[in-house]
Amino acid sequence: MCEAKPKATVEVNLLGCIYGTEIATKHMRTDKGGKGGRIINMSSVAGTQDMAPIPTYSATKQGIRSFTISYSMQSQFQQVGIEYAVLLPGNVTTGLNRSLKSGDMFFLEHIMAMRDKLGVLTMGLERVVEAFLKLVTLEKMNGAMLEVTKDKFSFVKMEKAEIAVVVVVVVVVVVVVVVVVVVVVVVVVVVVKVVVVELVVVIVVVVVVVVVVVVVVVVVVVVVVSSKL
Ligand SMILES: NC(=O)c1ccc[n+]([C@@H]2O[C@H](COP(=O)([O-])OP(=O)(O)OC[C@H]3O[C@@H](n4cnc5c(N)ncnc54)[C@H](O)[C@@H]3O)[C@@H](O)[C@H]2O)c1
Ligand SMILES: CC/C=C\C[C@H](O)/C=C/C=C\C=C\C=C\[C@@H](O)[C@@H](O)C/C=C\CCC(=O)O
Repeated sequence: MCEAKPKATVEVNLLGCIYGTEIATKHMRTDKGGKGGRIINMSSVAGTQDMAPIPTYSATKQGIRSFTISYSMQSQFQQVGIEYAVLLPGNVTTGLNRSLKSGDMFFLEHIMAMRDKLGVLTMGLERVVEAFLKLVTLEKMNGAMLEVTKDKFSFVKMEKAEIAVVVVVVVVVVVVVVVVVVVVVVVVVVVVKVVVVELVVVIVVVVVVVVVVVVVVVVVVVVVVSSKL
């Protein structure tokens, strides 16, 4: 079992993947007589989710994801015709996980929480094959992270920069709306010289509009950000 032998788990799962990728790259690169091609490394849903019951395994799968995507970002490899991607499957019963204790409440509770987020985790092997084919036949595969469960395929995006852009957009929208409100109120009071009752109506309408805009923006941001994680 992975957790009983952390050193072996890191060596086989993570170092094995690193060495394998390095050796494959050396033989595939077109500037050294290779034919180029695509390398897909096997991570797991544990590569994006912190799986508390299996921390060492989870750490190696996060490492595989990060290592592979880091390779995909190096232009030296793109220039020699190699693309890198990771596959992140849910659960298929194999020799690897037959010993997982499904009677363990901590494990089960954790799995059920993951299931709420990712859909039904347990699937047949053919579903993983289908995901592999989807990945390898992409027009541009480099840097792709494909998560697969029984319910869905999800291309994972983890770049903080994209989330930062969304946050900046929200801040800009909120600032613009506040400025518009202030301008409207000033114009109404100073230029149009409305009476007090009308002013109250204007302020109420403007406040309602602002609240609606902010709520809509926040909902859109939450949906966009959560779909990227
Ligand atoms: N089964 C799942 O639910 C699941 C989910 C996500 C990812 N994965 C990943 O899929 C990959 C394959 O796992 P599997 O579920 O098919 O397990 P498996 O037990 O069926 O196959 C693992 C294979 O690795 C070989 N192996 C183990 N140690 C080795 C070593 N030191 N050197 C060479 N070969 C070694 C075993 O002989 C076996 O053939 C693993 O990387 C696993 O983490 C599995
Ligand atoms: C040593 C760890 C081996 C593999 C981990 C693998 O990469 C990722 C596995 C992710 C989820 C594992 C779920 C296991 C579930 C079974 O034990 C099952 O009996 C639990 C009950 C309900 C399953 C719910 C579901 O499948 O959605």
